[in-house]
Amino acid sequence: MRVLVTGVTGQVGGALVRLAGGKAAEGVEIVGVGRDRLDLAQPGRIDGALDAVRPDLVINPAAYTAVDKAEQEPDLAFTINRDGPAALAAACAERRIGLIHVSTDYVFDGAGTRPYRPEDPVSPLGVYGVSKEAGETAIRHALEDHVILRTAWVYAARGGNFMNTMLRVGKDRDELRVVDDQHGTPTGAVDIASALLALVRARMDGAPVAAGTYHYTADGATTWHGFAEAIFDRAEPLWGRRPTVHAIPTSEYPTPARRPAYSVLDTSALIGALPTLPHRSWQAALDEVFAARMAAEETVR
Ligand SMILES: NC(=O)C1=CN([C@@H]2O[C@H](COP(=O)(O)OP(=O)(O)OC[C@H]3O[C@@H](n4cnc5c(N)ncnc54)[C@H](OP(=O)(O)O)[C@@H]3O)[C@@H](O)[C@H]2O)C=CC1
Ligand SMILES: Cc1cn([C@H]2C[C@H](O)[C@@H](COP(=O)(O)OP(=O)(O)O[C@H]3O[C@@H](C)C(=O)[C@@H](O)[C@H]3O)O2)c(=O)[nH]c1=O
Ligand SMILES: [Mg+2]
Repeated sequence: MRVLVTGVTGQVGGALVRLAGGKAAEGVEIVGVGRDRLDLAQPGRIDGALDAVRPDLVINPAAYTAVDKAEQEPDLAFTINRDGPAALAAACAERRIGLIHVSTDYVFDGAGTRPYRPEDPVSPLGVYGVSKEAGETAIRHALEDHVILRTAWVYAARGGNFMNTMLRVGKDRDELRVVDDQHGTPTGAVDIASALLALVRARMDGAPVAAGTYHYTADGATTWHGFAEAIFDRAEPLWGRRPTVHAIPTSEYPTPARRPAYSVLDTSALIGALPTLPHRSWQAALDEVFAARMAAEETVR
């Protein structure tokens, strides 16, 4: 099965291509493309991009992911997160192939008090979330054979993410201030890649999960403050010091985009539908990703 993966320069697309690197022999051929070969901001050219690869399945992790900047350039966010995926889904429908699309916990407003289920009503707070929700809706309308996989708080050894921000800033500063009233689940890009690969395998085995919307994150939950402390727990033995991380309310950290106060996702539907789905605690995943990040730093020096 030939699988076209978008956004290979990103955290999830990159992790998927690396994870599947040796899998060709198992019958999965991953063809990763960057925006030079498939540009979601050029919906009219997506047909041509698919013709060049002739995939049996498409996985779309590519997106406009700059949450605050999106407030300043909504048109671009909507083009990439809604119109691009809509065109991709239409192109898949024409070719009778499936699409696995990656979406976000930021489709929820965070007023909930228990983990969000896939069928819970969405009500995004900012342009990024609204544009991702619009992409989901467009895919549902254009293509029956789809899986929308919502995840959250993605980080990897390389890439623009909260872990790397904390490590950069925490190296120079003795005190940091991080919000402690936004709850969610940090999820390693490598874990999402494993979940995507499990979805592909189930499909190859003739036992695909039913089309629809699913949630996948690591197990457990914390706050951004809790995530920061966990990062410095791991950095401290290497650095011989740690910054003090003050827990603050969101009101003391103003940002252009509002973010959900609670966006923990209930992953039980996907776990139930796919017994082979790998999942582990967010802390266990952080151990691995943090170690990979430190190893990468070694090779840079
Ligand atoms: N990051 C997070 O915390 C979370 C992300 N998600 C979702 O998960 C998915 C993967 O996110 P993640 O890997 O972290 O994203 P990254 O920000 O790491 O990467 C985004 C990728 O999308 C590509 N891209 C951006 N614009 C276009 C375009 N016009 N055409 C083609 N490709 C484009 C980027 O390419 P380039 O390098 O050229 O810019 C890059 O490869 C996204 O759908 C995101 O909405 C969900 C929850 C949390
Ligand atoms: C850097 C920093 C951030 N914060 C706050 C700001 C914000 O409320 C929260 C997280 O900040 P970030 O900007 O790193 O994270 P953010 O860009 O909001 O991350 C989101 O990205 C998109 C793509 C998603 O889909 C979401 O799941 C989520 O991962 O932490 C602090 O309180 N102190 C700090 O020093
Ligand atoms: Mg960000």
